[in-house]
Amino acid sequence: MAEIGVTLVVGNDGVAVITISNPPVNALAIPIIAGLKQKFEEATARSDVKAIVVTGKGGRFSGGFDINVFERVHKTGDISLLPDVSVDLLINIIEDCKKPVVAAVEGLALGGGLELAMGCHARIAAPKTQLGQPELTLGVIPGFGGTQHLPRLVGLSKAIEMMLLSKPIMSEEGKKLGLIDDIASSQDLLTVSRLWALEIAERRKPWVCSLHKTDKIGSLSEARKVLRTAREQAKKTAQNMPQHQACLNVIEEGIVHGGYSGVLEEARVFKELVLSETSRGLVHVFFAQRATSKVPNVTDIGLKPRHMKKVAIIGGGLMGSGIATALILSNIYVFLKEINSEYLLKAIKAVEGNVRGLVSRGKLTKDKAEKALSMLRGVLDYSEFKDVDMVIEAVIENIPLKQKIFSEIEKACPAHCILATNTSTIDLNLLGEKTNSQDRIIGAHFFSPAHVMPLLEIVRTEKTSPQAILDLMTIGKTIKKVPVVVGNCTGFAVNRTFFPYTQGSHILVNLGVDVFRIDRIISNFGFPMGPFQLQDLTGYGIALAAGKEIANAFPDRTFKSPLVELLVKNGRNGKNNGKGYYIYERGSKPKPDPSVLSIIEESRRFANIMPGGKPVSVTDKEILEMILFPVVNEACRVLEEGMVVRASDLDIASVLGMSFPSYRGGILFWADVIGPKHVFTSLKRWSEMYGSFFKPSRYLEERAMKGILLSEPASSSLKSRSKL
Ligand SMILES: C[C@H](O)CC(=O)SCCNC(=O)CCNC(=O)[C@H](O)C(C)(C)COP(=O)(O)OP(=O)(O)OC[C@H]1O[C@@H](n2cnc3c(N)ncnc32)[C@H](O)[C@@H]1OP(=O)(O)O
Repeated sequence: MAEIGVTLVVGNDGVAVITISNPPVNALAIPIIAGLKQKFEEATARSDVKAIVVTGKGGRFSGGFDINVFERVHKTGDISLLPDVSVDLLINIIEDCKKPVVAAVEGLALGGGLELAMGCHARIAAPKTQLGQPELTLGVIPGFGGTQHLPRLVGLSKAIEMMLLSKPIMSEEGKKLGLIDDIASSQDLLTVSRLWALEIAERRKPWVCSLHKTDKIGSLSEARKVLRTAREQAKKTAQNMPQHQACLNVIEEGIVHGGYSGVLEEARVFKELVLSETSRGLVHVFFAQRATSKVPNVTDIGLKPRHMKKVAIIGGGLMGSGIATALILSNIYVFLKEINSEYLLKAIKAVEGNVRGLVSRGKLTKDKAEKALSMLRGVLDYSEFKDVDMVIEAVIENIPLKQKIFSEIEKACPAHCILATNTSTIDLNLLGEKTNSQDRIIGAHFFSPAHVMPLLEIVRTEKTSPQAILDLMTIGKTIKKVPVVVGNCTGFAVNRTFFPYTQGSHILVNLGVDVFRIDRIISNFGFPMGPFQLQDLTGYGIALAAGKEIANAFPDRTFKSPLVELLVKNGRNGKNNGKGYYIYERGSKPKPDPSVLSIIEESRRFANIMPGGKPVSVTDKEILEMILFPVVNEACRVLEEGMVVRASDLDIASVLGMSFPSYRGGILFWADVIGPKHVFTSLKRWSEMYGSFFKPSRYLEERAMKGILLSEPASSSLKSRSKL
């Protein structure tokens, strides 16, 4: 077991080195903060200590304050669990220390980690060290003085950018900005830092207390202008979240009344924000995302992931080319197979377009783009498949075609090769039926565009081997996806959970509610767009095909909306042909198209579900709930059937796969905040009024009646039928 604590070693040079040890990221847990305080006091008091260096063990300075403490505050509501670090440790003990303190920073200094370093009198960093204040992604603001120190070290605009966008910088940029005093190689880091500390003690280097610096702030009127622009920007990019405006207010307090006053205000606001719904949701998402990498009987049985060097992709359409892009961007060789040279050329062009698009948006350098494209080879047969480590089939959703491909790749690929499919609807057992390799067959369900969307749904059957799952999880992480392992059912976990989202919105429209009102309500809730604009974007073909699959699998809760077919019949294909619910014109935002209303009227006549033939009268809140509660209901079924390892996996799937607002914690977390009882009684009422689509599931009913949260793991009295 690695040692957890803080050590102090005094060298012959009179420098005390204080080292934080709390693997894997040296989080500033409560005992670590207490340890730092004690060791600093000891070093200050010792007569043989001339100067102090603070560092982190294991090549990482610190990943910041221990986020587990936020979780404990959320559970208990006890704000006194938060220690006073900004004044007590960072100002009184470190910044006001009679001996100079230098931070020797390596790997990462994030959140409270960077704040600890900024409280020191100088900072020496190893190359490529990440420096950042990501607290806003956890629904809070920096709480150890960062809102005051950072603007004074890097300037107001840059500090605002780093905090509001939670965007870290590298030590090289930090040196240019003045955040870092010098860069030293990993081997020399401590030597350089010790010398630097001694030179400060001897007054040969400046002894800087950054809280008192004013040179980078500019005049009050300049600062106010920068803050005003930032506030306007945050209003657009961070709707429904309080921490962005709060952060700017606290920065302003320090500019107007001085750094110390700013630190006190920061501490007050920090404590308020820790208790906010936003922080509860975002902290939940932080841990939920990390929990997805823990899959019982896969990641806890001593298996080692195998190295995946070469991957073959069959089918270079939208999905195949997107997956190929994601792989080559992470230095994995890809053989992209198509059925003829015309399609192959088109597929390669699509990959090139994806990669070059990243360059033109400044997300990738030209060199890296060329390197990535050199990892791609187009092929027309299976001859190169003899030494690939994984195949991902990404052809159209046609069962006999896919079955034929699986029989062929079973023969063409080596025995260890993983045979994956990107199907979003077809039963995996059916696909592998004609092979003897069911243990290697697995779903690799990417979301479109595959090189952008972060979720990878890994679908396992009862026969898929743990090694294949682990290997796909590993490759998923290599290509910067978040893999969520799920069971094999119609729609798998994500599409299955979210099909009622589209259905619910169609029921509402056919009940007489305005499409654009629905889209507005859903966007205001925090989705990037409403369900109808989303349908315009994804295309109606997919909606029709997926709708049929779902209707076959779950006839009791499918609403057959006439609307999509009517749109297609009227020459509308959504964004594809510039005409859907909205009008799409180059260079301008989509505009609601009034001429779609007559088609909607026709749909309402066909559907004939308006009570008494009159549009229903519903509040905005009811509209939101009539769309999202059926999703919660289906998530309950997915949970009960054991299709996911844990409830929070569905939260991550909803956030990363469906763009459910992360600050609401994901679909089940949100439902638990509202309360299962309210979800249940609402669904029950609507099922009596509007039919079985809304009928509450057994799982939801049971939990609502017993007062148990939906996300609580099944106990012996409420057994889930886990398939995972
Ligand atoms: C008062 C202050 O201003 C407030 C704060 O400091 S709030 C904290 C600010 N810091 C952050 O937001 C950083 C959060 N951490 C990260 O972004 C990433 O973990 C990282 C970049 C540090 C490392 O990433 P990576 O190497 O991929 O490892 P990752 O899987 O994320 O984390 C490894 C483990 O460390 C844990 N961890 C990471 N940062 C942590 C933190 N600050 N507190 C507690 N645990 C943390 C993770 O939960 C995970 O635990 P697990 O193995 O049990 O699941």
